Amino acid sequence: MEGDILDLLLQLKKEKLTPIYLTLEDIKAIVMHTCGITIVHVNAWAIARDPEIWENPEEFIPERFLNNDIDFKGEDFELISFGAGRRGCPGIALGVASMELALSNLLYAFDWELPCGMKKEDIDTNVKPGITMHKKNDLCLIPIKYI
Ligand code: HEM
Repeated sequence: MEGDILDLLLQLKKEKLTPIYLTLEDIKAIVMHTCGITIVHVNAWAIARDPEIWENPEEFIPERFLNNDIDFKGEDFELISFGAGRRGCPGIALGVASMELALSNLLYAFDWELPCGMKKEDIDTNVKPGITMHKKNDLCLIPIKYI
């Protein structure tokens, strides 16, 4: 693995390409030595899609986290949504609380239905490329007032 990354970096250097744009699944981290500084780019995207860790990694299966010891708080390196270690996200509690508050309110106040003719298998969970995750195509649902 290390050898592969070094080869790749040499190739990139030769072609004057910037490694940060890589999204190759088999590259979990890129180590760059420049001007006496070592920069490590951890490819969290690839780690979260590693078939050696996750079953059907490309599938949207939120139930995979039920009865699973892997946690997102930075102790388990298989899932590093908030990073890990000293430079891990200091806003984790606020981030999680904000998400849970918004989601639980939406679930509490409405029943959600798919537009006519659409099945749950048709939901597109693809994301746009980038540092932060945005859905490629909007999720359109029908809220039915519950309260
Ligand atoms: C769901 C919401 C959020 C996610 C998924 C998230 C994710 C991340 C990730 C992956 C990192 C990089 C960690 C690393 O390099 O190891 C990070 C860093 C950081 N986050 Fe968040 N974050 C979220 C919310 C927040 C909030 C609400 C705040 C502040 C109120 C915040 C403040 C920061 C700061 C200041 C850093 C830089 C830490 C450093 O470099 O020492 N984040 N976050």
